[in-house]
Amino acid sequence: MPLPEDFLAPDSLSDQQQAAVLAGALPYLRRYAGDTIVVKYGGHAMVENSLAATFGRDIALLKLVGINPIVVHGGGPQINSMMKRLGVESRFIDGLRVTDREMIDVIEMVLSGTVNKQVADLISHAGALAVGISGRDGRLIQASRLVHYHRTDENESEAVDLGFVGKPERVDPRVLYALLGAGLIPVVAPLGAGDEGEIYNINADTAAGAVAGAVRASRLLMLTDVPGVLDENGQRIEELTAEEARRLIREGHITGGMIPKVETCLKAVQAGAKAAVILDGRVPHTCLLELFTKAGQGTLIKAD
Ligand SMILES: Nc1ncnc2c1ncn2[C@@H]1O[C@H](COP(=O)(O)OP(=O)(O)O)[C@@H](O)[C@H]1O
Ligand SMILES: CC(=O)N[C@@H](CCC(=O)OP(=O)(O)O)C(=O)O
Repeated sequence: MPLPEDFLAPDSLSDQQQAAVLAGALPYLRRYAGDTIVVKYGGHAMVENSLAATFGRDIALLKLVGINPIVVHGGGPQINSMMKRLGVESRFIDGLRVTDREMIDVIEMVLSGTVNKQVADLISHAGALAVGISGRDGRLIQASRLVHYHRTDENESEAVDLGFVGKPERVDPRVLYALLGAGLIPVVAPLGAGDEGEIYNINADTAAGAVAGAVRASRLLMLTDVPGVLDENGQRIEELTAEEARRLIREGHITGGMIPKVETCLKAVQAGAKAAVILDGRVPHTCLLELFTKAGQGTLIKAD
């Protein structure tokens, strides 16, 4: 089958240059051959069509060069727009959506029904077969109700009820290994299965971290909308230790959604992932740049 026009190398590269680029990737291809890489793909990153198509191709490429990618996706903006259409107001506490029983059905429909299939399609369209599942399938992510502590001031915090927001308790990776073993790319919606049959809405960063730890991923790539973790001067930190991360949070240089993101990375490396990287999903080919070039991207977080 001929390749579509937009799959071909850009005209700006001569054939010689194109061959040199491929040859230059050899040491990195050897380093990651056979490894598992978990990629968290956020809802904001999906909105821009050309970036989304590039993402799908990059994941397909990873598979075709012998790496095992697992994608865990979000879908916050997509849930928001469906809630708006239904006239339901969303409320967030510390970046987590307060989720009641009626909302969980809508959330499952959007995450598992719509977004999950779209992400799997992006990859399959690029020539590697992806299969969409949710964290409920094969009891991949077993969850309990999250007890969230919201900070009221510098020294105090109070427990708040977020409804059906889940905390991953156990990850059973057998369904992932079955798909990987069959040469497929698992695409996971961030839902959890409760012990009593309840469905939990899990923050996608948290779900990706739990999966990365359980499969002992060689990298957890967290795509977001900043170049990485920024220090007190707004400069990207190339490598962050757990100690340094805790200091930056304590001193208020890491705030908002970046706090749970960094904490998730720390947990994933403690649980068995080799390293986590927070990188800019707005940069085209950000995953390839991180894995296959010398400079790397984003902020690398390793176990102590
Ligand atoms: N030190 C920091 N470095 C980088 N980003 C930070 C930092 N502190 C807070 N942030 C904020 O964290 C945001 C990323 O978190 P979030 O919005 O939850 O990402 P996503 O929607 O991609 O999961 C950034 O857009 C930025 O505004
Ligand atoms: C509990 C909780 O907040 N869950 C998220 C799940 C989706 C998500 O995390 O999507 P992004 O990665 O696109 O933000 C939500 O309901 O929005």
